[in-house]
Amino acid sequence: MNVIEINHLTKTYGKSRGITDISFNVEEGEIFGFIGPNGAGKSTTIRTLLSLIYPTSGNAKIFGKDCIEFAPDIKKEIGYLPSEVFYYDNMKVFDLLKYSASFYKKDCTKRIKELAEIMDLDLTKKIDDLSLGNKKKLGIVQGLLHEPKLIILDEPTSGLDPLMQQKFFELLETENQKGATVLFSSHILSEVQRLCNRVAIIKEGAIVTVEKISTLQENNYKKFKIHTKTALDKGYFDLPGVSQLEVKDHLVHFLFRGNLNGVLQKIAETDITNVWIEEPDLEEIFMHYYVKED
Ligand SMILES: Nc1ncnc2c1ncn2[C@@H]1O[C@H](COP(=O)(O)OP(=O)(O)OP(=O)(O)O)[C@@H](O)[C@H]1O
Repeated sequence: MNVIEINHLTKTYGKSRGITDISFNVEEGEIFGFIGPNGAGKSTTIRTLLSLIYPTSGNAKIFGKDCIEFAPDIKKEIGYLPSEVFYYDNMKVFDLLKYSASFYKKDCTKRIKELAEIMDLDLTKKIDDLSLGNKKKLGIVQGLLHEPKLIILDEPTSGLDPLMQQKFFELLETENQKGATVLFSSHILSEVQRLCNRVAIIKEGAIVTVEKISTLQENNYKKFKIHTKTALDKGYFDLPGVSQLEVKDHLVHFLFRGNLNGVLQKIAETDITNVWIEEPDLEEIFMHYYVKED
C-alpha cells in the first residue's frame, strides 16, 4: 500500500520555479529518502504534502486521501519536523509539548517523557534558554509525541551533534519497526545511505530518479585501476563504456559501465602486474546526478 502518492505535482511561486511535475510513491513501512541540493524543491514538495502551501497543478494523496481536501484528518496521523523550528520563547518545554499534544486529543505525557529521555531534552527549561540543537530536539519530540503513522522530516539533523544524530536515527528505526513510514529529506548523502531503503533524487525542481539504494550502487559504473608491465598507449583501453581514461607510465585508470567481458578480455591480452576493480561509493553516484547541466 502507498502511504504517499504524488501525481504530477507542480508549484510555481509567481514566475519562479518551485517544483515541476513531481511524481513518486512511498510505500507503507519504508524509510524513504528525498535527496537533492539546496533549492532543488524538497521543502516545497513537503509543504505541499502538509497543505501548508497549495499546488499550482497535480495532486498528492496521503493514506489514499487527497492531502488538501482531507488535510485536518491526515495531519493527526503525521509527525512533521520542519527544517527550521520557531517557538514562543516564553513557554517552558514541557508546557509547549503538552499544548502540542492537546491537538491530538490524547494523553501523550508518558510518551513525551520517554522521548525527552531518549533525546536528552530537559523538560523543565524555558524555550528561550535552549541552544539551537536543543530546540531541534524539542522539534523532534514535538513531531513524534502522538506516535504518528507517517513521519515527515525536512533536513532533521542540522544542529544535532553526532551522538544525538545517532540516537535520533535509532529512534526513527525503532518507530519504523513499530510500523511508521518515514519520508526523510536531506542533502547529506551519508545519512540517507545509512537510513533509507529507497530514494528519490530531486534536482532543479524535477525528479531525476527513484531507486533502491542498493540498485543505485549495483547499476553504476565500476572503477578500474590497472598496473601494466610495460607502458601502454592511451588508445588501448579506449573502448565503448570507458570514461575518464588516464594513462600514466604503467598505471591506467578509468571508469567503466557496460558488459564487463570485453574490458576483461582486453586486460587479459596485455601483461599486467595488478588490477583493482572498485564500486563507486554512494557519494560519487549522487554527485553524478547533482552536477549542473549547462
Ligand atoms: N516562498 C517562496 N517564494 C519564492 N520562491 C520560493 C519560495 N520558497 C521556495 N522558493 C523557490 O523554490 C525553489 C525550491 O525551493 P525549496 O526550498 O523547496 O528547495 P529545497 O530543496 O528544500 O532546498 P534547501 O535544501 O535549500 O532547503 C527554489 O528555487 C526557491 O528559491
